[in-house]
Amino acid sequence: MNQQELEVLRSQIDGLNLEILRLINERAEIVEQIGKIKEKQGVNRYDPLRERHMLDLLKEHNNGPLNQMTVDFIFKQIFKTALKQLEAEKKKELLVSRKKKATDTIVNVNGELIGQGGPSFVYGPCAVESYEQVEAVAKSISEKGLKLIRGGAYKPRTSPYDFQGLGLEGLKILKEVGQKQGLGVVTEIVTPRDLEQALDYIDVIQIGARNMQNFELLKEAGATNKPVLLKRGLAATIDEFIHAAEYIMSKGNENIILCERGIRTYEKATRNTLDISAVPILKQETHLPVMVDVTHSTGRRDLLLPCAKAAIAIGADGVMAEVHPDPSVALSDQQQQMDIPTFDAFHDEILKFMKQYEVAK
Ligand SMILES: O=C(O)C(=O)C[C@]1(C(=O)O)C=C[C@@H](O)C=C1
Repeated sequence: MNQQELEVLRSQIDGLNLEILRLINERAEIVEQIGKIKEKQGVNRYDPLRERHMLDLLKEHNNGPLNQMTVDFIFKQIFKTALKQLEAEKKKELLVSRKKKATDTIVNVNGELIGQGGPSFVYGPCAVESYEQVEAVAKSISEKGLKLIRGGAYKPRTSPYDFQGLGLEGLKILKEVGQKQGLGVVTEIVTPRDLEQALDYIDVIQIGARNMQNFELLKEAGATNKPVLLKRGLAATIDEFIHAAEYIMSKGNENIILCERGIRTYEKATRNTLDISAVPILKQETHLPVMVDVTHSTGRRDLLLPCAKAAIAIGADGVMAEVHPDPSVALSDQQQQMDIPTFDAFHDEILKFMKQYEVAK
């Protein structure tokens, strides 16, 4: 075969490629129309029986030279691609999506603008245990010029026999200490039943990892006008996390802060595995501020500082960490809370790090 013949055949292939391209795009448009009809009917996009029927029809008409397995493979890819395209289109329509709103959402809590650039800090004890305990931590936070405190009044624990939190009493302590020290209160609410009452005491509703897909709670929080800090579920994909945030926003509440807190993997060196790449992915895919909880992701005091630095370096809008006046007698999370001198040194190091790398706040 000479060079001229080769060129002729290649130009035929170029022509066919363009024809195939035109046809698969035309096909994709029709699939999109079918998708819209199916959406109205509330039926699933994926239809294996229809796919079987189409493959059988192709088999009937396949005169080769491609064998049937190859034809099936190519067409299964075409079916899949069209469905994927529809999914991608749907994702762009999410209210939390960056494609829907290009500008960053800034959540104002007690004058702290979360997501405005530079990290915000949420420190405090794992659980509210007493007025004195919360006050000791709160003083140390406000001495640093910070504006937020966290603390759990309702504690979802692995064992029902572990300390379950002080409940309403805990919320009262948080509010009183918060007001005295000028701090906004971030606290977890675990059931829609407690939400309304809690609103009088708190500044941010935290929805914890175990409740990330508690859709009733998400909807209730979405129906309030309080900022919501939503933690990523223990085994949630980023896509599931984004959809959980969508539940909140779909009810009208746009003040959502996402929080990566580590996911469960086979790794045992840390309590969970900090999925640090989730931070830039969430920031690309959504317009919401993203924080990192270094305490629950690592479960190790010695890893709090390097992981907080990593969070800031990768562009997180905030860092969350636990502080207790005497961690060895804490009613929960003894291994991972910082005592106050350790907390002082930790925050100093963070500030030095931010200065060194010119991270403004
Ligand atoms: O015919 C449909 O119901 C479609 O949604 C279209 C289509 C296709 O690509 O042809 C898409 C996905 C389904 O699994 C089956 C068929």
